[in-house]
Amino acid sequence: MPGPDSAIQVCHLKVSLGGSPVLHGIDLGFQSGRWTSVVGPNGAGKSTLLKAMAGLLPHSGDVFLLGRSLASVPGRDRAQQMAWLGQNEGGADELTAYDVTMLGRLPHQAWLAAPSDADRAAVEQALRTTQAWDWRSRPLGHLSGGERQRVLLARALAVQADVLLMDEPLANLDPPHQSDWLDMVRALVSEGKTVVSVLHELGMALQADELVVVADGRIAHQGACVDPATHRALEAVFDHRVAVHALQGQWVALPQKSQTT
Ligand SMILES: Nc1ncnc2c1ncn2[C@@H]1O[C@H](COP(=O)(O)OP(=O)(O)OP(=O)(O)O)[C@@H](O)[C@H]1O
Repeated sequence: MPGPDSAIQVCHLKVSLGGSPVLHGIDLGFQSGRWTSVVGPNGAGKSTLLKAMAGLLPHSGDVFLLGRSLASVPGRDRAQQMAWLGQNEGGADELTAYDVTMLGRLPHQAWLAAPSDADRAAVEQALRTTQAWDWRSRPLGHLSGGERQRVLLARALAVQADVLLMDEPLANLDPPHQSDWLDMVRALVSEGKTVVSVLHELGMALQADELVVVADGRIAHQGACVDPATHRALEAVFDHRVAVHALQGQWVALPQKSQTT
């Protein structure tokens, strides 16, 4: 059962895809007001884990959101409490950036009701936060990969949820916008929000409070990003092809040459 500080608790979570087991009974907790990065090799099961936590995949076991079993939380409550940014999300290409972001307000709106002043304010704030306000009238399909990602990020922010799940949120973002994303996550966490992000950029992932290392559909490690044991687990899951070093007060993961070359 989840503790009082638990934003998400995952209990013996199993997922099969295409008839094959992908997640093999995962137990994991995410504390409120913390940022956790989920890392691991390609195909390890990171996206599957995040999707199952969002209630987007059939699974066995339990997921608790803010202390309540996900299965018992009405869809509208869930959509208000948990915002989702998926990987390579398609569709909605003909909608403007503004209207896409307004989709994030749907959980707050009555059926077929016009957007309220609060909805419009949330959308403007979200688009300004991701610096996408200037192209609010452009269709999503006309935007570059990075511009599109900033609109989808704005849609997730517009929900104003307590828990944000983001799968590869840095995809297509240039370094300044990656840095802005980092500032944004830190601001969200300082407001008490909980952020869980799947990241391939290990240097960025190590900026989080906690790291979850996934390998072969299991949790290889969960620990603080400053903990040397976490660094060793990260190096091990990538076959020691990366090494974690301290640089100017931050942790960085640098590529290592293969032993065989
Ligand atoms: N729809 C599906 N049907 C069958 N197998 C799937 C399906 N989706 C994913 N898989 C498999 O499940 C495993 C986990 O996939 P998942 O996308 O969760 O990995 P990941 O850790 O997020 O990988 P990546 O870093 O490459 O994004 C992979 O072996 C993948 O091939």
